Amino acid sequence: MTLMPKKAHESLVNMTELVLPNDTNTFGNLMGGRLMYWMDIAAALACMKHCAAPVVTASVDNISFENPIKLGNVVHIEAIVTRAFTTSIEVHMKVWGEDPVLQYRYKSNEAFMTFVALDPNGKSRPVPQVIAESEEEKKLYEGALRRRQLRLILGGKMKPADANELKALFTEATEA
Ligand SMILES: CCCCCCCCCCCCCCCC(=O)SCCNC(=O)CCNC(=O)[C@H](O)C(C)(C)COP(=O)(O)OP(=O)(O)OC[C@H]1O[C@@H](n2cnc3c(N)ncnc32)[C@H](O)[C@@H]1OP(=O)(O)O
Repeated sequence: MTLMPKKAHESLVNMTELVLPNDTNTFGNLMGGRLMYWMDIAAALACMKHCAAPVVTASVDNISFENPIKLGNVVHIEAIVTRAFTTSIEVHMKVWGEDPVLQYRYKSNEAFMTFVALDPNGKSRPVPQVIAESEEEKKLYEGALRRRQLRLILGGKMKPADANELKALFTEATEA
């Protein structure tokens, strides 16, 4: 079966949440775990828009929290599929906080997650390829192969010796 490639922007998901007391730590800031939970859902929804199948989270790349999001502020999560491989899909997320009274936005974090599409028997199934159109989508698409190799090495699923894209990156850097 041949799957029709799909445009990256067709997967775009914008999620909005309000930070309530039960979402915060004792400093009145949004808990990192609660944010990751929302990010997981937003990213899974972007993947499902792309592949029209249930997905599971395979891995989460490193997340650093640049700015805390305050109680009573709004959380905006933008999730978009960057590239699909055989059965797995990489998603990029940008997260902002917003003060709804003073009406300004501030960047909270960015992250990549990888999901695997499942068939009705719970086995991984092929996914459509991604068509990257904008400059940003193309940049994310091109970097996806290197990020995939790095996370597979860290997850013990790939030998460093087989990571050709990563090796090429270091060769370019030393030649420059
Ligand atoms: C009842 C019906 C309802 C229907 C309605 C649906 C509603 C649906 C709502 C969903 C909305 C909520 C979304 C929350 C989603 C979760 O939170 S799910 C819960 C947390 N995640 C899990 O429990 C997953 C547990 N892990 C697994 O099941 C398996 O390890 C995996 C991820 C399926 C991979 O299995 P595997 O046997 O290692 O598979 P393998 O064939 O070797 O590799 C398959 C792909 O996984 C990739 N992969 C494997 N490990 C990694 C890794 N560490 N990093 C990156 N990629 C990896 C491989 O590279 C490969 O990719 P491709 O080369 O094919 O593109």
